[in-house]
Amino acid sequence: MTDAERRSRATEAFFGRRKGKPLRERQAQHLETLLPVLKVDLSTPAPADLATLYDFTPARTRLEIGFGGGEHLIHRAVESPDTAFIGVEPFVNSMAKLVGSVEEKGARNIRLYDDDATELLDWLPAASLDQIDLLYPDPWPKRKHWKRRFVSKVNLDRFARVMKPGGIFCFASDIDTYVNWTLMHCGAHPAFVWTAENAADWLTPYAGWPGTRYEAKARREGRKSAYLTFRRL
Ligand SMILES: C[S@@+](CC[C@H](N)C(=O)[O-])C[C@H]1O[C@@H](n2cnc3c(N)ncnc32)[C@H](O)[C@@H]1O
Repeated sequence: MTDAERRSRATEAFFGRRKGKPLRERQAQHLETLLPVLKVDLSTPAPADLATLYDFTPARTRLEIGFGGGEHLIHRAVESPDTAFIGVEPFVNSMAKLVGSVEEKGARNIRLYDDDATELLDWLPAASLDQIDLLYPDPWPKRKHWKRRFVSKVNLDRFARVMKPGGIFCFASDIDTYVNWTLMHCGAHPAFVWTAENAADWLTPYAGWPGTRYEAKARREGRKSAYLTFRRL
């Protein structure tokens, strides 16, 4: 796919904001110097083995889609230095913040993509990921916008292709209709099974959960969250 095709598809599939306040000089510098080094290059074919994107041999590979402020991604990367992470975030200010954190923490195990996650998913080799995290995706609460939600049959097909059998898909949200929507879509998809064993499971945060900025906002506004885990069959 050419860059122009990719950009035009991205415009169709990505509905969020790409830019906020002007970047501080240091943030702009990070984007200019560090992002090109950490960015996954979709104009070249994906390597058969994603391990070649890193300068160590990863035990696991994990993708976080829409990392926002990046607090969760950087926390997990520091916590699990033997895991290879790919973080995707099209919002420039968030990407600048994360790149700064990568430098500050010296995390060698993060690669990044700064556009629509569907492009990266289509590029990745089949059965290459152990885990996908989709944490507080844009909720699109109005019914007429539900079709914009990241969870959809076509994106679950994408997940199914790139995930290893036995891999896990973690979905957190504070929006009841999105939680039900995701349960329904994953329930109807032949490649995924919900791992919950009892009613408390989906209300219990993931092990070692550091929270996210969006979750803190939801809590402040009085909304509870659900933490769903699905296994790739
Ligand atoms: C509600 S915010 C949540 C951010 C973060 N995960 C958190 O919990 O604080 C959703 C994020 O997903 C990003 N996003 C939306 N659509 C996306 C897409 N197609 N690919 C990658 N990221 C996307 C947005 O830019 C935004 O930063």
